[in-house]
Amino acid sequence: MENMQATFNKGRAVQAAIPIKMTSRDVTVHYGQKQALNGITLDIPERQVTALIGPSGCGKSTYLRCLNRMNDTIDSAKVGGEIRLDGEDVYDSAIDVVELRARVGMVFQKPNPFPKSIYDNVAYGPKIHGLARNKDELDEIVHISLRKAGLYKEVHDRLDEPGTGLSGGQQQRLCIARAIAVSPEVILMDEPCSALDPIATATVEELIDELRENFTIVIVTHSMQQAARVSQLTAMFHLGDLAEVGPTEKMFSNPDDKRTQDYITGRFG
Ligand SMILES: Nc1ncnc2c1ncn2[C@@H]1O[C@H](COP(=O)(O)OP(=O)(O)OP(=O)(O)O)[C@@H](O)[C@H]1O
Repeated sequence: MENMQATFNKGRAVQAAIPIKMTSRDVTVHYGQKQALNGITLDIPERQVTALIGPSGCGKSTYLRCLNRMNDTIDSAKVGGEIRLDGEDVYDSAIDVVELRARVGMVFQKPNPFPKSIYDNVAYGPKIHGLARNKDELDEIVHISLRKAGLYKEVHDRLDEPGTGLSGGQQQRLCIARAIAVSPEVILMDEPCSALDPIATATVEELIDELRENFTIVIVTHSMQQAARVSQLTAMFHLGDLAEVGPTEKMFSNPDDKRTQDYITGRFG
């Protein structure tokens, strides 16, 4: 018990000292007449994993998509409030959305490699963003990205083969390599393991833990165990509200809000 308390106190101290990468202030989202987010105020700490949890339909994915303006692609979606990345207003009309999505990358629920080779899947982003001056530089980016995604060893001798020929877990790591290749600062993950078996899930979870050395990560997950394993901060959503946010250890051992308590003990959701 003493150890747990010490760890928790340490966690809190670390939390306080960590710089904030993204801020959200009173963020609302409407889909047509229907309000999906009721005013979310949340700080995303730098180089930490923030888990978004909560029952189905509570707005986790909607909030995640606000962070890199993916909701812009949904005609009926209207976003209000303010989101900043390193202090810069993400919704400012002067922001180049393509550049923003390179800085704030995304990995989706279902692995979605392009119908291209493993190499081209990873090289695509750096090519369109002009990140490599020649083939050697492009090769280097592809190799480094595959290494960081923990996939290089498995695919280095078949980079010309189609990405869609890999296993589900490998495809998801390929999508993570593709996201990493454009040197993002933040990586958004929307239930990245929900289509994977337990072994592939464990590999991706280990990877997420390693990635936070270099990237700020926000992950939507339905798995309480996953949130507890991979995240340092947990935000609990409920019916479009942010019910509670806090250090993951505290959220899972001693939450303040009854909705969090009920959710993590399986009383709803
Ligand atoms: N494209 C859309 N058009 C209209 N309504 C939407 C759209 N996307 C989400 N919604 C609605 O917004 C609310 C929040 O949905 P969202 O997908 O963000 O929740 P979630 O917490 O991620 O759910 P889940 O855990 O089931 O994925 C829900 O009522 C949903 O029906």
